[in-house]
Amino acid sequence: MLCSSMAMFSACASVVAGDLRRAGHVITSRSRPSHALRSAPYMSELVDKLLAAATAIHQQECHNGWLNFVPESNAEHEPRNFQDADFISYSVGPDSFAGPDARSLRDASLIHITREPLLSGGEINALVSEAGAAIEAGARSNFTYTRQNNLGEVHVAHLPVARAWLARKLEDTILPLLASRYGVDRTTLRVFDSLIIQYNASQGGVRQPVHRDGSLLSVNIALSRSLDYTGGGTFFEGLHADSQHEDAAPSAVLSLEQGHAMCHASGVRHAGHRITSGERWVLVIFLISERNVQAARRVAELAWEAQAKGELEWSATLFNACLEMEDNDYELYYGMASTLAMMGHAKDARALLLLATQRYACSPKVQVALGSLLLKARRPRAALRRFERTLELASDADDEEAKEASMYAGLCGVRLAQAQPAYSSAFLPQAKRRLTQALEVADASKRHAVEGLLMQANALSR
Ligand SMILES: O=C(O)CCC(=O)C(=O)O
Ligand SMILES: [Fe+2]
Repeated sequence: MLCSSMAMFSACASVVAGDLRRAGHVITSRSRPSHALRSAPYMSELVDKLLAAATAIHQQECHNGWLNFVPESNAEHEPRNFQDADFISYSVGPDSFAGPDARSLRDASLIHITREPLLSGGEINALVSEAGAAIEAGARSNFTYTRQNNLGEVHVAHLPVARAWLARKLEDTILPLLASRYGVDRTTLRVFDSLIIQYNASQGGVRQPVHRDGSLLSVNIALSRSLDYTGGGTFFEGLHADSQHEDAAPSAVLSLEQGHAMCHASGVRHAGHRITSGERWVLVIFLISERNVQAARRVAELAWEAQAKGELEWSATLFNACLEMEDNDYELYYGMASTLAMMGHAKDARALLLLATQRYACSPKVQVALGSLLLKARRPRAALRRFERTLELASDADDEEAKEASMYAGLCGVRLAQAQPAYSSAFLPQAKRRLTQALEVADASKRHAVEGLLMQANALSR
């Protein structure tokens, strides 16, 4: 989910930091490779200003959440009292895997699934029929994943019946559940957004890319019966990595029965996993807390936006500010590395990506970025290892990282065979497999390059 208040934040932060931005960037770092690591006299001033901007946006979001879902206590239903025994819980690894706000949550890396349904059949039917009618009538959320992935998706705030229902359900069920799992004060939680999503195999709306949600805590409730679709469930990066751990999950995908709920820190990377037939409906609720501004997350979003606009020095400065706020989140290192790579500082970028992998070894996007830089540095053997690791970690062959990794793994194999013809039999069969795989998922713009590589691989094996 992308933060819909990005544009507003961007404008606000640019205004407060405009003078600093013109003063020219300085990259500092605590852990830190060497690129231009000058001291930054204005860095703490910048951090203060960014904090103030983040706080203003956060307050606005909390206020909107309050207005959209006015808490309504229900005289007939006391808030539920949840116990550990009400859940099956899984860990994605150390708490730092749960993103830059992990420290504000108890057991941030745990994903909890209720043992019993939280919603009745009547509640589910009402939600699906109201959302279905709105989708039929052309309503859509404004999130990028929806458009790119052909999903049906509507904001609960736009559905009058569902909205009133959720305001009640939050009070007696959802907020007590989250408070019991993550040690947060339920009176401080506000809905940042809530969506009803329809995956539909016949319309090609089958999955999401792996992502973090732009909130603090996320809740996911299954509205479909598991027999209504095949595949599906929610993929969690890192979930299956530590299979010796007592909380280890049976696979990287968790599936819910109808009406059951799952919650996780929004910073744990996850995705709606590919369905192969049928329809899968889910209700998702994204919550923020009055007590946590989530400044590092918000400033990182701004840094990515600056990078996309080509404002690389400003992007590096902003990532730097994020690292001043929170230095344990791998994604901040990854972000800084990608901006530095675009600025031509490949060596520093590689060093930062290595730091990212030390903090979080299960990210395909870090592995593929490292592979690409190694390939550019003419180290195809080391690059190949990173591309192969990317493919092990990716959630789906259609993930951008997997597409890139299969093509570049093939390219590395071809380069290695060209450099050492005597050993070509060691590299070429695998290279051809990877290139064939790449061809299956390649976008039109890449097909020609992949076909060319495959021809080279075939010529070399003769
Ligand atoms: O469909 C799912 O299981 C995940 C949904 C989700 O992650 C989202 O909408 O942000
Ligand atoms: Fe999500």
